[in-house]
Amino acid sequence: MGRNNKRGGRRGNKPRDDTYHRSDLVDKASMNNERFATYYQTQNIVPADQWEPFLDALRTPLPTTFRVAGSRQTAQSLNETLRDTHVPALSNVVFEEQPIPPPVQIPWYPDGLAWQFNVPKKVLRKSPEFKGFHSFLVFETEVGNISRQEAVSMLPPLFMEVEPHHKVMDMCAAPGSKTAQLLEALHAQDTLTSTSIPSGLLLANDSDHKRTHLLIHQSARLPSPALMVTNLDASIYPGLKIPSASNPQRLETLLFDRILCDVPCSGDGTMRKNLGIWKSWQPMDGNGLHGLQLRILQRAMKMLAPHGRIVYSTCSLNPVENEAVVACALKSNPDFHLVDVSAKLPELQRCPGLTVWRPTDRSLKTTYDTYETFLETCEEGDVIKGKMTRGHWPPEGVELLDLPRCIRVYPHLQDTGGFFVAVLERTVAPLRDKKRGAEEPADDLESKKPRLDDAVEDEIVEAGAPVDDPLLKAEIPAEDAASATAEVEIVPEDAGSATVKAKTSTNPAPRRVKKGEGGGSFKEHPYTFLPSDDATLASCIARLHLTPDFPSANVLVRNPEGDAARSLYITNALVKAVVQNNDYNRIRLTFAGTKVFAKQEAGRGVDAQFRVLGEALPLVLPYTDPATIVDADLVVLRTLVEGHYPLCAVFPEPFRGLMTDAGSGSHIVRFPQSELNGASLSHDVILPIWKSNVSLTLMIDKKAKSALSMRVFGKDITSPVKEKPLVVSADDVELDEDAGEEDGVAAGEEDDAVMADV
Ligand SMILES: C[S@@+](CC[C@H](N)C(=O)[O-])C[C@H]1O[C@@H](n2cnc3c(N)ncnc32)[C@H](O)[C@@H]1O
Repeated sequence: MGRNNKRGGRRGNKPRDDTYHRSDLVDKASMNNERFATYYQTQNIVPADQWEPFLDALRTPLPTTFRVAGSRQTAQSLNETLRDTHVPALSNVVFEEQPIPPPVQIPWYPDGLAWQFNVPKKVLRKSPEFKGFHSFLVFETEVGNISRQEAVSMLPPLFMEVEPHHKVMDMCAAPGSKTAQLLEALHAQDTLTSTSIPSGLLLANDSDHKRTHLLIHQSARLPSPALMVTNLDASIYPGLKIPSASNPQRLETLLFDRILCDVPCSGDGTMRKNLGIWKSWQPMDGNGLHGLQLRILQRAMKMLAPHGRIVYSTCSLNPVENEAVVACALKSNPDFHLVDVSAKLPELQRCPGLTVWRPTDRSLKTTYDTYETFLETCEEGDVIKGKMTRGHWPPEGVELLDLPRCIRVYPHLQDTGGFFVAVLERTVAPLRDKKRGAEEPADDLESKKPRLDDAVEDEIVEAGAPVDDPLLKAEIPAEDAASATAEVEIVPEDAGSATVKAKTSTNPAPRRVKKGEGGGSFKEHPYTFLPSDDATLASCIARLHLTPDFPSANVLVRNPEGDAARSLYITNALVKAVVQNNDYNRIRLTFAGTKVFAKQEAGRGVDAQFRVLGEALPLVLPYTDPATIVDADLVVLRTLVEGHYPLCAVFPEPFRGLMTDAGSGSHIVRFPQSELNGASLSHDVILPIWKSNVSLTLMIDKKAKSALSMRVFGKDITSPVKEKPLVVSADDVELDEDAGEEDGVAAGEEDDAVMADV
């Protein structure tokens, strides 16, 4: 298998790491598959004179690519550090007499935020220049500011053109690299609300339960009150209800403005890193996935709002998984068309979608021009007959579908993986009469499967409810966030209904759950929105000096009792509406909103209080009384970063006096842009601290602290081992080191593995 499985392992005596000539890295002789070559040459996916360069690129290891992620300000500042500090420092590196090229920006990615480099691990480990760069990547990846992602995998979210007010769905979302990109787009400044909380919604779904927890972990890097995660089969995704905008007493079906269908596929575009595909590739992989891919796309079409947009993508080169799926879906939904996106990302080298392709069967002896000629060769009871449908072939009138508007990205064009993207838009209101002159793929496999279509109006509605942290311990596989595999897992159809404790008055009574709408063993805690007069919430808001417009009506808890016990989460109004009006069991709601406050034991004799989580600070700041934010400088920051519990007395004035006089509990400190003795803050930073009787603690995760230290002081000055509190009675401080671990994944674990693999 590919490099993902090599985490922490050694490769025996293979000479891979001991050379930096990329062409020598892999044994190209073993990268042959006659079936693959015959099939794709027959399809003419590239002109004959490009076949060898295409194959050669497929046999060459993929460069390392990453994206500077996170909020806009952090991303820009970090990108400047990369461009102005790291790249110049890496520009003249010679290692063992070989010049080593520095990282370069991917030309087509907006704002130069995506990077690529081809440097062997030996150089990363041994060259002092690259060692520093590697540490920088590892630290920033751990805190979510850098996301390792295959270049082509960054494409679909860019074609989604998400805006902060959009209702967005990511139908096959795990492990979540594209979800993270979509979240970033949703969190671009919302011009409608002018707040850091977008008015829109991102519903990320995956049918694999474990992978949904990986997704939640990845998304925690950009905490969002607009995020929901569900665990359903996307091809039969149930309709969701929300109160009608015109009459809030009535419920209507939620339609999405943007839907991403990054469907499970055979993944032969990933052969540069998933080397096993060279050996295993055979045409029935793609043939077998066509039906599910089509059902997922068709379900998305039903859930799309008028004038909405769907992006359909795969990391497969196979037209049966690509153009054939899009063609079938367009034929059965004439209110959709392919969008001409040729002017978008002008630097991206691409090829047009195919209009001619010839499916084949397992024998690969023949490819068939038409479904009819294929049927003629089948004998009575032939198993293959049941596996192929008319929809595998180009449909009649294929030239009217504008399939060349689809995008094919080939490895030899820009040194990437192979990828397919199609952008579809709905032009008219959803059809009530779904046939309306359209061809239904009547003999397709998909028509034999259960479907939930536009009859979703009658769907069951149930209220949201209650509580505590979702302390589900899922064992998460170590995977490259960018890897897309051909996993197909259908959620069991025996949906379990649950009694839901509704604390808010708007929850309708539970109703029957339809078959196919959920899965058997779904054991998440319920979601309970706290009443606005909840005493704990009120005291939390008062102690944190939050302004009266803080959206306290959107604060929820997750524990069976529905009490403000340990963690408080916040959603936006739209997520709240979805949670309250849909049975969380039926939609297998795995996560909603983001954790914003956590209970903190304050020390002996002092009542426990809630504190703001560091990562949630951007959400809370707009509601924080500015007079309560304490100003500090780089000397204070150094002391807070170096120690775990420094005494108030060791800080310089005026900060010492301010904090000595301050009450114990949660405080917010601003460090303005500045430079001092080689340390430098390129933009203002605001951080949460906790004051005990006589000491202070910087309340950010230890990895975030190290990353901050690298950024500001140029090295990791944090104490390696957690110190004992200097004054025992003062500091029973409980750091939120479980942030991001609710799903059983230590924060940064994935990317640590990923970057260690660089
Ligand atoms: C290509 S991967 C998605 C990669 C993801 N979009 C990303 O960028 O990280 C396909 C995903 O589809 C999921 N999947 C497979 N069958 C599905 C179904 N019927 N409904 C929803 N998800 C499905 C798999 O678990 C897998 O996580």
